[in-house]
Amino acid sequence: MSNPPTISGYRITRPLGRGATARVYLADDRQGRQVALKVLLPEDERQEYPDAAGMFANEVRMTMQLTHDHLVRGYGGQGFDEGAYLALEYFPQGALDSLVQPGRPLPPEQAARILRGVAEGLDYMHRQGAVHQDVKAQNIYLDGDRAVLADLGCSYMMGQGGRVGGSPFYMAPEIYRGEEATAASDVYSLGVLAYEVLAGQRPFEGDDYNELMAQHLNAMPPSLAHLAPELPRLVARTLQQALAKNPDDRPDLLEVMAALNEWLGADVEVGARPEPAAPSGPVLGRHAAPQHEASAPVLTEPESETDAAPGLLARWNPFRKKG
Ligand SMILES: Nc1ncnc2c1ncn2[C@@H]1O[C@H](COP(=O)(O)OP(=O)(O)OP(=O)(O)O)[C@@H](O)[C@H]1O
Repeated sequence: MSNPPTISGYRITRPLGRGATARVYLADDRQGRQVALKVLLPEDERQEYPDAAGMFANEVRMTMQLTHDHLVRGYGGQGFDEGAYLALEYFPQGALDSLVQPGRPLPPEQAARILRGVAEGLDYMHRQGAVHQDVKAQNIYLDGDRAVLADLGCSYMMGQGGRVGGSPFYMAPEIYRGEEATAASDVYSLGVLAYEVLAGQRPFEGDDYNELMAQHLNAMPPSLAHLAPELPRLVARTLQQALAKNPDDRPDLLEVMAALNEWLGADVEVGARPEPAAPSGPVLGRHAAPQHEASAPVLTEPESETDAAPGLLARWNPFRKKG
């Protein structure tokens, strides 16, 4: 391991990976817990994402502010300066993208449990007034049957505004248009994920950003009931409806969870939605003014093969043939 960073209170054991904004290490903390320690990339490695430091600071703030069984747990961190880091719950099983293969859907009930877990994590975020903006298989970690939504680098509190962004395979039409993200935009991304895990294919494919944009803006998704005939009709209909072009036509997460619960049997009571809570704790760090005017979304993935750093393309488009 070449020159691991020194972060006070953590003993680094080995590298786990690298993302757009950070290197991630397996480490032990002072309590003897194994953690995934994310450390902001040094400045000379951040050319691909000029605002990597801002995204990382945002990830630290949002992760430490939000606590739920289906959201990645932050144990500690600091978002600023070159020593910025975030200590996270470690998932030895890894992320869902390692299980999702084209043409090989997951066993339906396992897939449905994963979707329900992600829906619960998202529902909690939305009730806190936040949007995630980057729901995708790569950002969902598995702990046995528990699915945990991670990577809050793109998330923000809706009332306070933030950057519109996401990953092209999962982005809702309104995000492609540069409009503000809402809870319904996350529901759309959950719908894309549903096709991946239940049907073994994405609703829309494309080899570059423009092709994908055209699909998400204009094309009708294939019938989920047809692709996965074993699904109860209500589940197939609700999840396909999550891909409605108009955000108002999408189901809300209570409807998604109710459909999944009817199939799986409810582990959790889905009750009336409480009023969104005010954001807890002080707001730290930068917040852009709310964006009401159309602007280009911030992508968490490179836009094309030419832009991709080695190794990133395969993760951006795991359905694409490698090599
Ligand atoms: N909590 C965790 N538990 C286990 N492994 C992790 C954890 N967090 C990150 N990793 C590993 O580190 C890698 C980099 O993670 P990171 O969140 O920085 O980026 P990413 O989600 O893979 O990509 P991007 O930054 O482009 O969204 C992951 O691919 C994964 O292998």
